[in-house]
This record gives sequence, structure tokens and C-alpha cells, in this order.
Amino acid sequence: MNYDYDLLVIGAGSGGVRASRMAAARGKKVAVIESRYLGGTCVNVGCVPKKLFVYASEYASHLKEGAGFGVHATLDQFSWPELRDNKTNEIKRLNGIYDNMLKNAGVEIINGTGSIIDPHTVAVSEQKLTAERILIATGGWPFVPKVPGIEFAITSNDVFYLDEFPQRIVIVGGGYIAVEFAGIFNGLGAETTLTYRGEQILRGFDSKVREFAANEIAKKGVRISTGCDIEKIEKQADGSLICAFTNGETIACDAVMYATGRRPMTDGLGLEALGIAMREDGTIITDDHFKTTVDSIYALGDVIGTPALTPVALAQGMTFVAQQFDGDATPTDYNTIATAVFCQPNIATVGLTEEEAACQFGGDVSVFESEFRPMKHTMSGMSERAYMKLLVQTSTDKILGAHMVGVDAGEIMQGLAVAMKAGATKVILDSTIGIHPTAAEEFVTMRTPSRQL
Ligand SMILES: Cc1cc2nc3c(=O)[nH]c(=O)nc-3n(C[C@H](O)[C@H](O)[C@H](O)COP(=O)(O)OP(=O)(O)OC[C@H]3O[C@@H](n4cnc5c(N)ncnc54)[C@H](O)[C@@H]3O)c2cc1C
Ligand SMILES: NC(=O)c1ccc[n+]([C@@H]2O[C@H](COP(=O)([O-])OP(=O)(O)OC[C@H]3O[C@@H](n4cnc5c(N)ncnc54)[C@H](O)[C@@H]3O)[C@@H](O)[C@H]2O)c1
Repeated sequence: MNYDYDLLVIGAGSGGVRASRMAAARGKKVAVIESRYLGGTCVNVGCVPKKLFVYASEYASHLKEGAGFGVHATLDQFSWPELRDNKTNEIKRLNGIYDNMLKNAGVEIINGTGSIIDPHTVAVSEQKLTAERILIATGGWPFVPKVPGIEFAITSNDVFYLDEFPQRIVIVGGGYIAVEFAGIFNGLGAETTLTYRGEQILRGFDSKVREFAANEIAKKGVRISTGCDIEKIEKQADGSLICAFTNGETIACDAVMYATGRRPMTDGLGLEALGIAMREDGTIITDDHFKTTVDSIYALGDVIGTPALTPVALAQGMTFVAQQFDGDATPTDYNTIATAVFCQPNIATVGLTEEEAACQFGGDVSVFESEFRPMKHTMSGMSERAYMKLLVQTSTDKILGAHMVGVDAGEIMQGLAVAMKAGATKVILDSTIGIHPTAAEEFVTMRTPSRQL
């Protein structure tokens, strides 16, 4: 059977771009269909613009900290339009780089929305394209609950393009996006409320990390309200919003941002008609080779419900190509994926939480902890503290988990993740000479366990 392409990818985000480039590099005839923006969520409305905003949000605090060092500076002005537009220009530059990168790799870019009409055919408007393999890499989309007045709320898709900076913002959710944007808006000077329906933000993270981080975030000025939810949002004549909460409280604000999770983007793909199996939450079911329940159709990235992180989608893209075109059957390894929340200070983690370690290795776990005031803040006057934890299997000395709340934790944790992947034991960390004076050296100097689990 002759097809137009060896591989037709739907979605030019983190996973789709990587898979198409790698397949084209192996001499395959590849096209990628993209409906909105090259680079997908991460480049356009995710990791990249978010991190640029995080940088912006930290200057005011740096200026204050300088005083203790004799460096006196005041913040004259923060211009939201400048931040927003400079960010947008940077994203456009990256879109151009993606365009060149794909074309130079020999990947054909097709602008439009893809819809699968049979196991080897994708329709894009009037065009019908055939391929030996179809790869769905369509990512996710913000989920917002049904709440009266939800139409007045914004999501992470809108927040990067607001006409005006909200001086008062309510952020709903307790996950990555809510916590990161609470830090961004608070740092940029907005009166920020983070509201979460559960007891403690950052579900899934180590419980001490959650408590410590929530405390540090609150110390920075974010008002954290837990155990309640928004009942309704009303728009006032002056354009401001009033949020009514389930606990009877009301808050007036200029913007309400919902960061209540993401759903897989499968709208209009035609999956039901093809009989492609999905879970209840809409994520596509795949095997170790990213194959869906239809033989020639594959899926990877956020749309399959694996950890929704760019490096995971990238790794999957590379595994997919190795499996399909190099004859390498090795599946993607999801163990010890390091991750960071870019709040102030950062949270970063790799491996098991204390709760998971206790559950899996109870009676055989040593906990090493360190909590301290970072050296910088002994003179900056800030009360910020840092927390680090290592979980070690006592009988084997193997590192089970590493956690940090502190400046640059995201940068520090990557090295620990490599060590863990290499099977590092506590003895190896102990025999590693530290870099002084850094916070990171604490990870190689914690000698006495604080607890046994
Ligand atoms: C605010 C925010 C911050 C984030 N920060 C981080 C971070 O700091 N670190 C991190 O690791 N991860 C972060 N993430 C998660 C990360 O962005 C995703 O995990 C990653 O982008 C997933 O890649 P993907 O290839 O699965 O999908 P995506 O990158 O979402 O790409 C999917 C692409 O498919 C296109 N598409 C969808 N349907 C169709 C169709 N029918 N036809 C054609 N094209 C279609 C979309 O337009 C999109 O371009 C963040 C996410 C958000 C929302
Ligand atoms: N730094 C990073 O690596 C980074 C940053 C941002 C996003 N991401 C990825 O993107 C994913 C999506 O981020 P997210 O923050 O939207 O999702 P999330 O799953 O991390 O958090 C969603 C939050 O919304 C709450 N929630 C869900 N439904 C709700 C409802 N009906 N009412 C009130 N609250 C509700 C949940 O309890 C949770 O606290 C993350 O899980 C992560 O994988 C990663």
C-alpha cells in the first residue's frame, strides 16, 4: 500500500515536534499538522512564557533584599504591557525557530486542524492525507468547573495576554499552575488570593514539603485560603468581579484565574468513530509502544495521561521513533522523574515522597532533613527559609527520594535526579565533596537521620 507519508503527526507541541524531527532524521517522509501554534503549550502558553513571568516577578523582592547589603534601590514602575509584549516577541522568535528546525529536518508543516477519518487517513479542511502511521500528540486544554459566572474567569491560556494587569487576583486550584501564578502575581505586586478546596495545596507532593512551601508562600504575601471553593462570580458595573465562597466569604477582585487541571485535547479528532479506547477522564489508552487500540494509530504526551511535563513528552517522542524505526523496543522509563514548581522559593522533587516511602518500605527508611536560613537572607533581612530532605532505604542505603524547598531548587534537583538514576546510595552522597558555600552542599553533608520510618 502506498501512503502519502510514513508518519503523520497531529499536534506540533513538545511530543509531536520531537517525534516528527527524529523520524525525518531517519529518512522517513513526515508531516506535522498544527492548528494553533508551533511548539504547542510549553512554548506558547506554558513552561516558557511562565518562566519568563517568574523571572519578572522576582525583581521587586531582589531590590528589597539589596538594602541589607548596602545596595539601595527602589522600584519606579512595573509595566505589564512591556512584560507581556516582550514575552510575546520572544515566543514569536521561538515559533520561528521551530518552523526552521522542522523544515530543516525535512518535516512538512501543515497548518490546520486534523481529524482522523480512517486508520490511515487524516482530513485537514478539504485535504485528505494518508500515512502508514498516524501519531496523535494533541496535548491538553484547561479544565474549568461549571460555576455560575465562570465566563468571567480566565485560564492559563488567557493569562499571558491580558490587556491590563489585575491589581487584585483570585487564583483557584492548588496544583502547579495555581501555585506558580500566585507567586507571579504576588511578586509583580498584585493582591493575590490562592484558594484551594482541599486542606493543603500541592496534593501529591511530600506532606512536609507542602506544609513548608505553603508557609513560605504565605510569608511572601500570598493569601492562601483552603477548605473552600468559589460558589459564584459576579461582574460589577465597573468591570471588577465579586467572588462568593462556600464559607460565606466574598472577595472583590479584578481577575479570577482557574487553574483546576487540564483535560486531554481530543475534540473533533474522530476517536469514538474509530473505536479508539479512552479512559473515563478522556485520556487515550496506549500500550508500551504508544499504540492505541487501532493498529496504525499511536498517541503520546499529555493526551495519554502520563505525567504532564514537557521532558516526558520529549522522551516519549524519542522512544516512539526508536521503537518504530530503529527496532529498539525499550519503553519510556517513568521512574525517578524530577520535577519543580517555580514558586518562590522553588519546590523540587525526585523519587518517592515520605508517605510513599513509608508505604513501600516501612520499617526500612531513614529520613535525613535540613532546614535553614539561606546565607543570603542572613543579611537581606528576609525571613525566607529552605528545607531539604533525603529518604534512604536503610538496608540497601539507596536514595529513594530527594526534596527541596528553596532558591534554585529546580536547578539543584536535576543533578540529584542523575545520581538517583545511576543508583546512588547515601554513602556515595556522603563521599562527595560539596561546593561551598551553596545550599546544594547540604545534600552531601546530611549525616544523622532525623527519623526512621
Ligand atoms: C501554564 C503551564 C505551565 C507549564 N509549565 C511547565 C513546566 O514548567 N515544565 C514542564 O515540564 N511542563 C510544564 N507544563 C506542561 C507542558 O506544557 C506539557 O506537558 C507539554 O506541553 C505537553 O506536550 P504535548 O506534546 O503532549 O502537547 P502540547 O504541547 O499541548 O501540544 C499539542 C499541540 O497540538 C495542537 N493540536 C491539538 N489538537 C489538534 C488538532 N486536532 N489538529 C492539529 N493540531 C492540534 C495544539 O494546538 C498544540 O500545539 C506547563 C503547562 C502549562 C499549561
Ligand atoms: N513546573 C511544571 O513542571 C509545571 C507547571 C505547570 C503545569 N505543569 C503540568 O500541567 C499540569 C496541569 O496543571 P494544573 O495546575 O492545571 O493541574 P494540577 O492537576 O496540578 O492541579 C489542579 C488543581 O485544581 C484542583 N481542582 C480540580 N478540579 C477542581 C474543581 N472542580 N474545583 C476546584 N478545584 C479543583 C485540584 O484539586 C488541584 O489542586 C500539571 O499537573 C503538571 O503536570 C507542570
